[in-house]
Amino acid sequence: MIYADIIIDISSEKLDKTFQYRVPEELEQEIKVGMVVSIPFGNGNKIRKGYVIGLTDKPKVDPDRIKAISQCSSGQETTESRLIILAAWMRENYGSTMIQALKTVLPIQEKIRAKEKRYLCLNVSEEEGRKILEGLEKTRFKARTRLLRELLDKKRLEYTLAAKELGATSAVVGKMKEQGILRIEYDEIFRNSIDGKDIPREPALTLNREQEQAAEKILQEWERPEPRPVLLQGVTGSGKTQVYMRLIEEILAKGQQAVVLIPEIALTYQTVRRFYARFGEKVSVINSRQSQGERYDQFKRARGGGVQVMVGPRSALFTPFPDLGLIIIDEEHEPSYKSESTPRYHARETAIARAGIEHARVVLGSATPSLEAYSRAQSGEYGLVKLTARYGDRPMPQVSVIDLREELRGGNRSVLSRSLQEKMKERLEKKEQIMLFLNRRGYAGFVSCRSCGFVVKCPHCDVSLSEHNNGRLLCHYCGYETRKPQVCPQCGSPYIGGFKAGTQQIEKVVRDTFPGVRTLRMDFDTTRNKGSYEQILAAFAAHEADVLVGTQMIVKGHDFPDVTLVGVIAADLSLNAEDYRCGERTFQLLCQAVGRCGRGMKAGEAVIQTYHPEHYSIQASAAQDYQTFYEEEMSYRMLLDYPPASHMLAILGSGENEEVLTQAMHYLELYIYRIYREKDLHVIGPAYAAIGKVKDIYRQVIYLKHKEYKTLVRIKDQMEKYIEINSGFRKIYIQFDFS
Ligand SMILES: Nc1ncnc2c1ncn2[C@@H]1O[C@H](COP(=O)(O)OP(=O)(O)OP(=O)(O)O)[C@@H](O)[C@H]1O
Ligand SMILES: [Zn+2]
Ligand SMILES: [Zn+2]
Repeated sequence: MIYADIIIDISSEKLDKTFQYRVPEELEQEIKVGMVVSIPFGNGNKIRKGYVIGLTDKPKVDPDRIKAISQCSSGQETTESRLIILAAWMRENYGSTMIQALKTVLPIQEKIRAKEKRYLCLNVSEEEGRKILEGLEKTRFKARTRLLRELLDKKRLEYTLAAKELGATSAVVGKMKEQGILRIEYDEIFRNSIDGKDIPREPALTLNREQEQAAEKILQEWERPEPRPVLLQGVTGSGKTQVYMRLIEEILAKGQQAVVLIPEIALTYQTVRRFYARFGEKVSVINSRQSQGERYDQFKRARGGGVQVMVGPRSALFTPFPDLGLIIIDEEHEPSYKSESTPRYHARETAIARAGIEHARVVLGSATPSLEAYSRAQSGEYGLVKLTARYGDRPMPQVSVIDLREELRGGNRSVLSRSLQEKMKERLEKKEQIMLFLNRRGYAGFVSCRSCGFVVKCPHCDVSLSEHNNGRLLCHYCGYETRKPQVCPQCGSPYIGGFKAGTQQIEKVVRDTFPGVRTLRMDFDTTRNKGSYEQILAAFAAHEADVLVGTQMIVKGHDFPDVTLVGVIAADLSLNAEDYRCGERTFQLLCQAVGRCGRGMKAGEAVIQTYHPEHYSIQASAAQDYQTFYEEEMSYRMLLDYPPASHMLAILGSGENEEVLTQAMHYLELYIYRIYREKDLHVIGPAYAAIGKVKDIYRQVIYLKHKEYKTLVRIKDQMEKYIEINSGFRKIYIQFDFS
């Protein structure tokens, strides 16, 4: 006997409620997860629509009390049912409950009332209305008379206007409604997320030869019976966006829709502008700063056919388009495409899975592809299409690498090397623009004692506190704040201070070095408010500043044609992270940073300041040489069995009680050895996670490495069951993280 877990009407009910139904024998072959079924529901056994979210042979209650499914409407697949199938895929491949997966995929299930406009409408015939008006004119009901006269004239009035101008109070309206003279109508207004007023429409640009050929090759791939995802590797400034737009046009012409994923909020302003200029009202955007209502509106518009192109971060992947034709992932290598909460999905793989369900296509774009994507393109699993030159034959920037140790030896203690200062002076004289990039977040780093080395840490989290502008110390994980100590708590030395090289500090140095220079700063502190990203970017684009100083958020994808110099203040900061990806991250960030200059008519140059000028990530990014970097990095991953040479599953355990956690993780380790005895599985740990404590919760981790993803998924499945039935795991929380 097969039983189906069913949710009823996902748009209005809470997802947590599932009901079990019996699958009649004649439907056993047919039934699948995601399918729409008809079921008797409630006391009256009224037939309702439900979605199958899981199948099992174990009844949850007495089998005699389980009702049977009446009918399954196969063939009639809906957008929701396809998204439910996707949720089931995510549950299986990333490890989570079905509810968690559904909530990720169908994020808006509670009814959020769309904003409504109310109208007053005449509810009687004109003739009848005139008669009533005659009668009313003889009475002292002035407001009612006025309102009826206006209604006879205009037939439909906006409620708020009528209230203001005609004194139609709710008492007046209520009375006339009661008498049947008027009725109230509602119009849903979908809050458009783009204010397109001042965005001029632009016709399609003519693609250059290389762009044209790239688009052509991708379209040819789509002609194949089983089109592969295509990696579009185009150097910075090669015009990948133009190729995307060409492809989107193709999709729209077929009556289908497209999703464009972009990595950062900072980017939406520019990208949305570009897409809006090209496709107008067909484009919408979602982002994490919108209210739930705003996002609901955009999804609803998408479902109803009011939008054909959705631009947004990771979560835009789940836009409920009726006939999705294309998913584009721009800056495919960005870490923000990986979710930090369960299910810890990666947008790249999930996009490919969704595309498989919807028969849609996937295009991944990057100047510096992730090792995962590039190795798959090498093996032929993805198609590979390249743009090798910048648009308009603009040269790639000239890059110089400056050894910061030499600077110190030469007596220069400024954060700006002599060479960078000279180049800045030159550019400022020519009235060109400059970007200075600091590879870290916030104002300043940790505070430490120069006598004994003591580092001030958060008492609740295993991280150092950062010093902020107001002289207070802040924990970026839990928000804990405290005053900066005057003397070292460990040895009493007064030489305790911050590592002062934050964006604010750099901005100050720039102002001191070049009196009269106009600067803008973009970092964690200056972008907290809604709209602040846009303001800073728009101001810089409008030449309201000569120098833009900022963290990672300034280097991604932006296109400022008058920037001719980029300075990287300290390239190594990201090399020191404890993560096997730090070489790749550094290379990508530096290439992107260098790629910001010389995009317009004037050639650009970049200065990379570093303590490790010989490091291959720095060398390769200075040469803008992806291939050499890839080969070097790949050999390191193979040597140490890191992804993509191998697959990795991190099992993260967290809990308040350190002893209970340690014990549970130990049991998990033993269990893994019990269920998998082959030598080809590497087990590392359990050990404390890189950050061993957050908000007083301890965190430990076990890493598994294996060549086959499927093997790790199987082990994860068994562990899930083991954890569920063993009481030792009640007080700890286990998460799975695949990479
Ligand atoms: N066919 C074209 N006609 C006119 N201008 C173009 C064309 N293609 C690209 N450009 C211009 O060249 C510049 C770079 O293009 P775009 O920003 O799309 O590059 P990109 O490949 O996305 O670069 P990055 O990876 O650095 O973001 C833009 O200013 C764009 O308007
Ligand atoms: Zn000390
Ligand atoms: Zn903390």
